[in-house]
Amino acid sequence: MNGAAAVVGGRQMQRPGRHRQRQYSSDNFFLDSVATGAGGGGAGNKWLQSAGLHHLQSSSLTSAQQVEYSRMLRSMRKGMSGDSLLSSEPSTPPLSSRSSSQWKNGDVVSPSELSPGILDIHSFDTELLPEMPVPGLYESAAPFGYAQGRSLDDLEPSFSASKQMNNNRVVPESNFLKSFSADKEKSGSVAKIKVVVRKRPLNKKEIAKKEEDIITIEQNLNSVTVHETKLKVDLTEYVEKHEFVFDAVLDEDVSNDEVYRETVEPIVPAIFQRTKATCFAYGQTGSGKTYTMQPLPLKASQDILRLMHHTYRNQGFQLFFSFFEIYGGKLFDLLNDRRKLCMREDGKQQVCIVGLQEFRVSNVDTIKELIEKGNATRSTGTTGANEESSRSHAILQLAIKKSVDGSESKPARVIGKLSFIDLAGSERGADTTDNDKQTRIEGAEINKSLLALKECIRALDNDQTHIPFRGSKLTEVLRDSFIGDSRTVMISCISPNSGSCEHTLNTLRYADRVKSLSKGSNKKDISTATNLRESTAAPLSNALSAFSSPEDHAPSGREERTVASSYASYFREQTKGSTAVEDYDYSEEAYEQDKPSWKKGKSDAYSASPLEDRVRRVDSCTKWKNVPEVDASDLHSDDDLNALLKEEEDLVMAHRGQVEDTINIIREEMKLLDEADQPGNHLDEYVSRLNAILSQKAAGIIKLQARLAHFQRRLTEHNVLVSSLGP
Ligand SMILES: Nc1ncnc2c1ncn2[C@@H]1O[C@H](COP(=O)(O)OP(=O)(O)OP(=O)(O)O)[C@@H](O)[C@H]1O
Repeated sequence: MNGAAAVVGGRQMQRPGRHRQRQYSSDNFFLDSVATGAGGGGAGNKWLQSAGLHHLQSSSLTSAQQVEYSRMLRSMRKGMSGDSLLSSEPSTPPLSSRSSSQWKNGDVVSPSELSPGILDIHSFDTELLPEMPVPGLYESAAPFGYAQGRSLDDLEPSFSASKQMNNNRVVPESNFLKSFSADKEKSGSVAKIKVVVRKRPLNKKEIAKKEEDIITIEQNLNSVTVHETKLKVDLTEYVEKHEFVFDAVLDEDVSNDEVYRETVEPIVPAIFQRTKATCFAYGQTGSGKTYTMQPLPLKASQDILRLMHHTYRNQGFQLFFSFFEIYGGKLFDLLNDRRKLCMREDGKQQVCIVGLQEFRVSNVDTIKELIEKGNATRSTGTTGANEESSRSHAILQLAIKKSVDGSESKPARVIGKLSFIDLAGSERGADTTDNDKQTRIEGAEINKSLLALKECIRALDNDQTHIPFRGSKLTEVLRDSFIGDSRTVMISCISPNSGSCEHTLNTLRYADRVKSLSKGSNKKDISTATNLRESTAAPLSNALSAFSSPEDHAPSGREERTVASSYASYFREQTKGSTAVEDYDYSEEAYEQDKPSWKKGKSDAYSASPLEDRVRRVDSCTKWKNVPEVDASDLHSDDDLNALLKEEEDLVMAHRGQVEDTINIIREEMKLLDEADQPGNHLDEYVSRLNAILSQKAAGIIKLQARLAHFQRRLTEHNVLVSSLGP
């Protein structure tokens, strides 16, 4: 890390205003909508005034404040405009310039005879299969003689090719089967979500540019540290450290074999046990996703075939292979001349991919050829960081099937499945330097799917009954991987160079978010989620804090962005309409009627979101509960009236403070949203929720003021009466 301070994160410095290209008609959207929402015709300003918040009125904002609001609003709106790009019909992507591999129509490979053209990629049919314990499953390798040191390849000549391939493995071949008992234990205890980080080495270009390696990996601590060079206001440089802890971290020296052992190998046995497993790579372009993902299916296939041919010999298991990509929201079969595929839902809401070719495979060479063919057909383009950048999500699936009675005469049904997803570069959606429409369509879709994927993982780990898989094509296609007994392995690929610092941090934050969500956190409780995140990174941060600069103690953008994206995604799920201010009746009668619900803290209609939790906490800090119920008609003395008036004033003051706090929270939220602003985030829904909260607060203030006026009138009348009676 020597000299890290000499380099300023290039990209970060170059892209400070990347969102400034788009213009919006109303910069005063927020204030406008509050004004409209609060009763129209400037009522919003009125309530702000009455709440002592006249400084927030649009007319009274300083130009700097107006600029700030405008900026926030513009950035929120950008998310919405980004979505509109999706309405464009994506064209079939260009074929890769990669040379096509030798393609053999070998005897062994044939499109599934079982497939009637509509391939059900889901395993609803597995539910029909009786639980059939597989004799010998995970049994000790001893009966097969492995304990005597003979490898599988010694026993099975057809595996010679794979033997060759596996010579590189550090662990001897036979160990795979030797460890089945252990694997059984392992696969049962493999976490539902495992997050692994892999750092690639500096490439030639980066070395030539004398770029720093700003990533430190401590494999024994499972920690990764990003050393970000920043500038203080006086232009002196300092290095900010960002530490993250994951399930495993792999440095640049780690081989693909080791990556496999750390990620996929433990879950392979589980797919014979009705598990759906998904492994995906996430990271910016050129960070090594394809490099990492490409070898995994072949290695997994080798192990699956070994299990089928040995441990599960004569049990009727069959292995099926399919490979397709999602590009611009459309599906293309990578093994059938990029034939466009359709996704359909059947009556049982099971998703089928119409026309996808599935190949029954029984040896590693065939699988290798299929993988090469599919890879050669993928959509690629060139980015600054990668000449062959993936512009699509590629999904390779290995499905284990079996017929009910184990014979080949009956249709086979899916038992378990292993899906490998090579995601498109994570930064492409945000890259507004790419101005051509096609790239932006790609970017919007990619972003949408990455957000949706995170949502599904979160729901999956929380054992939620509703999995928001409809969020994108990617998650829809992977629907069955999110239900039932599932396992997810996420490999976050990061580039080590200083110029990628911003993207690397984003990748690690996404991974950290996925990881922190995987602790069963309560999505509705923002403080819980925040604590979990802190517990992920805090031990290291704390350990290092004694050495850190004062700037290190500033609130981390990581946390802010995470929280903001959590809100944004949360609100996407929350479709319950909130009460518009127009629905309010400001009369005293109405106030009296709904007063109890206000006092209850709006627990029913207003308990859902993290923001609302925070607002509610603000509510609970005020003295609602301590305000006594006083019936004005029972008042007999000046003291009573004055006491009542005082209480009413206190009530209004408390409420005013509450409204101010709420407004501050909302302003904070808007800043966070600015950070999380991405096309497809559905920020419009979020904004309308914020406005609805503001409107409700406004309505409350107006009602309280009406009540106060009422009591003031009564007090005046009382005083007149008292003075007319004389001494
Ligand atoms: N761990 C690694 N060791 C050595 N080389 C690597 C490693 N990871 C990646 N590379 C090299 O870096 C380059 C970019 O990798 P790769 O194509 O896998 O990136 P990517 O994340 O898939 O990018 P994109 O999203 O643009 O498709 C390739 O030339 C690859 O060989």
